Amino acid sequence: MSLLSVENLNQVYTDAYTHEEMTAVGNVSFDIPEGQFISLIGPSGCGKTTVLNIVAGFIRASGGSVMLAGKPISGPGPDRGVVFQDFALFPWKSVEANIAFGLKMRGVDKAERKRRAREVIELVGLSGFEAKYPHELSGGMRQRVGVARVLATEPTMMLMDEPFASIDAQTRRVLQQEVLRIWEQERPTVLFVTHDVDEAIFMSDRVIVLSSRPSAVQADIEIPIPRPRTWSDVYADPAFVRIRRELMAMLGVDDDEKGS
Ligand SMILES: Nc1ncnc2c1ncn2[C@@H]1O[C@H](COP(=O)(O)OP(=O)(O)OP(=O)(O)O)[C@@H](O)[C@H]1O
Repeated sequence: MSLLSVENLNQVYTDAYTHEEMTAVGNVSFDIPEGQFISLIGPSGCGKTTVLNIVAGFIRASGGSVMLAGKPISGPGPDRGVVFQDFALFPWKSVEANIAFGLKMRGVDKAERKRRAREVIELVGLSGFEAKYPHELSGGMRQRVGVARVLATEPTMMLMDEPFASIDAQTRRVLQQEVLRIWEQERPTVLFVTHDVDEAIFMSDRVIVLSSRPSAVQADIEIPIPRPRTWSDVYADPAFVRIRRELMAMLGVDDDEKGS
């Protein structure tokens, strides 16, 4: 059964100054079964972040329906955790306090907060950094905190909006592998927005391609690469090469441009 069901989603924005209407999301439908990792890719401005923000409950859609576990989404909720590109950590809180914050908001007692925070800190490889503040960490480490903070609350769905975009290329490859390792252990259902075709294939069970604005689903591609995955396995897999070529052609990019 689908955990997330997006049907005929439509989003029209009105320009605050000119009052002109612009259809960002035309008509988008897709389903995500429980435990799947799905990436959303497409040309710049096609509405990927808008779709994710509607699923997060940050934006109310102009039309269509979004159901999570059979219930319509009407706002943000503890069943969804969002990992943002810019980490969105509290600068005045330590690593451990940032991670425990969501649990505190949910009324989890102090001892349990500490236990769960320590558990996910270990999972994301930040043991020893519990007392550090965000400014004392590298970008890659800050995003580990961003991921840990969401994992700590055990959401039904994890929503990730280009979580590695502001991290240097080498660290990004390490983090992608790490997040995949964690995902394989915990198996949350994931909706992942990215510009990076290689990343989408590497991480996902399915890649959904949106067309340019007003967007619709142009393709929904299964990734038949066995798990657990490492970059070296995936690069050597003929399915990776074939799907990459297919996606690049769909997005109208040359093979050596690697997305946008
Ligand atoms: N709050 C808003 N008000 C008006 N227009 C908006 C708003 N948010 C997004 N848009 C416009 O809607 C379109 C889709 O934006 P969105 O950020 O969802 O696309 P995207 O595919 O995630 O883009 P990118 O790949 O560049 O990150 C863009 O043209 C954007 O300028």
